Amino acid sequence: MSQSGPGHTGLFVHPDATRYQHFRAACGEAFARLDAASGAGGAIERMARGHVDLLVIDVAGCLPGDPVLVTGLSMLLRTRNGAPVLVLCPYGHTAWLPELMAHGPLQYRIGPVPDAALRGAVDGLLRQPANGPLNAQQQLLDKERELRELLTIQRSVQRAMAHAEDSARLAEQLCAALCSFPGVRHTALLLQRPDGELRLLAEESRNHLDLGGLLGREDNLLASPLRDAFPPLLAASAGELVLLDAPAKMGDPALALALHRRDVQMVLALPLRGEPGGPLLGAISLMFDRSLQFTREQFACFASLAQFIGFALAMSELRGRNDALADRLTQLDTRDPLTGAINRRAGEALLDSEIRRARRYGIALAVIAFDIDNFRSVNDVYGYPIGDQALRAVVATLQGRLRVSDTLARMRGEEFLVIATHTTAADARKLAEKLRGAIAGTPLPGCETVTISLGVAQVAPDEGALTVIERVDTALRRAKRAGRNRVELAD
Ligand SMILES: Nc1nc2c(ncn2[C@@H]2O[C@H](COP(=O)(O)OP(=O)(O)OP(=O)(O)O)[C@@H](O)[C@H]2O)c(=O)[nH]1
Repeated sequence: MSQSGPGHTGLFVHPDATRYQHFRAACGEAFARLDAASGAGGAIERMARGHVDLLVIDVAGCLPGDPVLVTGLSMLLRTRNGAPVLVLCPYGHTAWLPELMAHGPLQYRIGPVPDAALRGAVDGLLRQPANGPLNAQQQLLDKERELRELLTIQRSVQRAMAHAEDSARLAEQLCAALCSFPGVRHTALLLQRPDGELRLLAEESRNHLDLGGLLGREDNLLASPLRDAFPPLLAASAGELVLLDAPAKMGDPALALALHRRDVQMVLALPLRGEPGGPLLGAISLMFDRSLQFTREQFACFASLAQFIGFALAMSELRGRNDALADRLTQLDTRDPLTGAINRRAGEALLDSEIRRARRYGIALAVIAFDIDNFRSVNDVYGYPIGDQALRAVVATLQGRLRVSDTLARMRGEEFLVIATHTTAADARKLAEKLRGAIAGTPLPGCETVTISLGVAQVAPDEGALTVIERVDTALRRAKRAGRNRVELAD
């Protein structure tokens, strides 16, 4: 039986007469008169003819964003003459809700709506005038609390954005920040890779829900069988807001049960874009332990947070790629492409700075110059490609024998310099012997073993890079003259 009492007039708007029949069968008793209109135009005309106590707009089967429908329904909402509005919106097309709310307050139910729940919603809205609205003071207090909550979440998200070094950390902090909204028990950020694959970037769980586990994967999420059922996957693929107010409405009993077990009653998912109208970047998911009726301000706040988050993630990705590029450019600028050793310019700059450091802290610094013996004959006998391989092998062998604080630079051709920090002449000589022995004992790919000759010097207290390099070069030439495959200490 209707609790609304007789005398109420309702107007149901949907092009399909069977939808009206269904609504009438479920809720007809609540009204003394229930009219139907097949579109916004007819509904506006009907409202102009006489008072309506409840306007029910059913958008089942209507694509969100259809410009003709949007214009018509927005006009209807603006000319409602004070009548409360109930929007019936199917799960999967919930992008209608913020769109319609922009034109005036309304209540909504997400379909499929069981008859009893539909009747309850209708009765509730019809009862409002009879019982009187909550007193004005209570309404103000509720609004104030709602705005305070929105302000708090905005601030937490801003804070998260201000203190993140990379996309992964940013995503983690954003998920934690979004969890601070009342009723939110789980948040997740899904992001598309440059190749278009959607992956789970971060999640924050206050209900032990493991989204990766639930979906059975963390990568390539759009290949999940839940792609057309689960709100964040729908939001990421359709690029629209998706609101689910009861897990059963997804049409996947196993998924619904899994969410129920984690106390999830409502899921809001928002698409992410790097810029308004730009390509889709992914989605944010918020799971609530309660079913709420969102207001226009709440939808607007979440939409603007999604916009900020999309922008921040796009910026962070760009920054990451920029840093990688800068690293690569620095490498190209400072590395010898054949051997991977630092090049002459970087070697000389490093020697300059190490000399300054050694002088400032009074620590020993040594340099070793070495050159491959008779390398010309390797090229002549085996060819340049094998000569190149030999150069790479010599550098790799020596790099493996140096401390991390020592640096190997290719100065020209087959001449190299080792900068050995915290090293005296005596220690550098031992090191040079070790390097000489290592090369003499290492077979090379495609050619015979080679040897190296080395000159060693400790940097004198007032000595600059140029003179110490001259001294080790002189010692190296002496080693060559003395028969090669040997170490000479500089004067
Ligand atoms: N394959 C290859 N050879 C190089 C490269 N840079 C220099 N060389 C060769 O290294 C050889 C150096 O020859 P020389 O300066 O005569 O010295 P050497 O034959 O090693 O004789 P000593 O230094 O006196 O023992 C030349 O044949 C250069 O062409 C390189 O990048 N790749």
